[in-house]
Amino acid sequence: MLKLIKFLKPYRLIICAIVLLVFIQSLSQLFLPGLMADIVDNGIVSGDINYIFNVGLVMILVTLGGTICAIGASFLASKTAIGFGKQVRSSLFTHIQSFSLNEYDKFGAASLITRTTNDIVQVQMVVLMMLRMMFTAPLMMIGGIIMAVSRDPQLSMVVFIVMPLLVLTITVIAKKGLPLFKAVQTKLDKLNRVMRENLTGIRVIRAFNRIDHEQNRFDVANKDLTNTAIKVNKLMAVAMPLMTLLLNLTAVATIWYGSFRVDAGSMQVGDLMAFLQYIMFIMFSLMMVSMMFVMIPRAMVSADRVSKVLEVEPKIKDPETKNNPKKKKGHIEFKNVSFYYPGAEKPALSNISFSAKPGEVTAIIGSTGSGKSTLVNLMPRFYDVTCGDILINDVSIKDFSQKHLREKIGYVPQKALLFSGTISDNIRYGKDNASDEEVRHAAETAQALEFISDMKDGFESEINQGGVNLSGGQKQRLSIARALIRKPEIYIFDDSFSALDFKTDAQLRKALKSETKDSTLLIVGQRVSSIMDADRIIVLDQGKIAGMGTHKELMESSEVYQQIVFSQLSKEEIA
Ligand SMILES: Nc1ncnc2c1ncn2[C@@H]1O[C@H](COP(=O)(O)OP(=O)(O)OP(=O)(O)O)[C@@H](O)[C@H]1O
Repeated sequence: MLKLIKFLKPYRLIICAIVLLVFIQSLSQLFLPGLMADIVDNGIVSGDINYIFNVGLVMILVTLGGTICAIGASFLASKTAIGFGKQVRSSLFTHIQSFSLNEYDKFGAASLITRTTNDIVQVQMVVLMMLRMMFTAPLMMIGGIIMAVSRDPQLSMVVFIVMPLLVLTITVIAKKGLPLFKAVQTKLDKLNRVMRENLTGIRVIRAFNRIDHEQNRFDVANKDLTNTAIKVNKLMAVAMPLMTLLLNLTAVATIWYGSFRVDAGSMQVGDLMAFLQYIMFIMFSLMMVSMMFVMIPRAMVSADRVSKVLEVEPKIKDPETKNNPKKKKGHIEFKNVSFYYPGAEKPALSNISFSAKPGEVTAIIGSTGSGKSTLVNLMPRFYDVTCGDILINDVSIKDFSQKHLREKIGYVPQKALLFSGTISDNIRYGKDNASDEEVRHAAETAQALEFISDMKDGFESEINQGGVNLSGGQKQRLSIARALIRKPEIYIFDDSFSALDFKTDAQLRKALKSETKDSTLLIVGQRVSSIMDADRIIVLDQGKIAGMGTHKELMESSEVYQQIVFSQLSKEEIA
């Protein structure tokens, strides 16, 4: 929790104003019982109407002042707490943007969403409560004790007997509550995860008739969360009446013991009434503290979950001095690159070395899971190499700023992903300031023009989130257009033609050839027919290079390549 306090720094002055307002409000409240005692003891007893009227007027003014201060403090506290929540959310979002895929994988999308939303709201609520109560409670308690003791030290013993009981109750509740609050947040994560999988996997779920199964999975997660939440609420349900009972018992004890003292003439009736109010102030303050003790552990759990994300030091960082050599363009060199996924025993890639230059097409082929995507994902530094180095234009990719590095690359992912917005928005995602003509040209090269023109609003047609209203092949072509519009030094096509029919595939490759002739191309492919013409084919087998060369060379030298070729092409096609 303390780690998030720094986000309150910009509100220092406002917090000082809140403290001042709360101080005045507390003083006014502490002042009132004394005035009331004076009315009873001096006004009512002696029947002095003028005195009652004057002191009554002072009481009204004091109350009015106190109320204005309370409203002001509430307003400022809300403003501060909401601003604090906004700041934390924004920092968390920015920080998550700097994560490498390793760090994303560590938390998972569902948990990151819960932490950015629900957890921050929990902390924000407690900040609001603390701003209101953290200063009021001690002020009222200390003030109440001083006033009570000054009125009647002997009667004050009642408070000192009840206080330890109340503190004990609060401690027990806090101790029991903390693990439950932790569990609630984790279970909320789980519920979010199930919900997310359900929403994203809706087609598979329906196609496999797994709606009941998913319903069960959701019910289990929902029940689990509900049961824990019920336990928390049960605890709270016991806590509040218990405290009220203690409060009322204290009042009864005070009146009972006080009546003896009034009877004996050691205390006046007005003093007893004032004393009773002070006792109530003290007990209410303790209740406020107990509420804080109940809410704070919950917020601490949430704050801890938020801090855990903020504390992660992104492994992939920009260098101190940024390199951006202009002399060479598009030269790639992999030098003995090996890569392990975190926690993996076996490397996903080992000892990969090759180089490529502009105008060349390097194709990567291999069975599923052989490491093709992993290899190309190392180029934009989605992950950092474990050993070896990757150079672009003779400079290690670690020496470029991530922004510069990624500007050089036009990346087309294996799974085409589009954003909500229009078709032209999605193509412009590759280059913000692209003209309409550039957008059209990129779409034409990506063989997307025809289907875009067939759409009602052409380039201004709306795409739903994730591109669900487009076919797989249409999405792939748009994500190719998005990369083409950048005119980068290096293109990475990660199995990006898989959803295209042979005719479109062939047309696209032909169009790409002239468009990308000055760039270096890395193409991950499954179909031999579409990579046969590459200048260099890298055959991957279990993360290792099993052969490298042209189609002709590999047909003579690489057994793995031959197996792939024979499994896909007929003798005539090979010849
Ligand atoms: N995020 C990840 N965390 C851990 N292991 C991973 C991760 N992504 C891939 N792997 C593992 O790394 C290996 C190589 O995966 P990769 O996706 O690079 O293969 P691929 O050749 O591209 O496969 P495909 O042709 O099926 O796309 C696989 O064994 C896979 O299980």
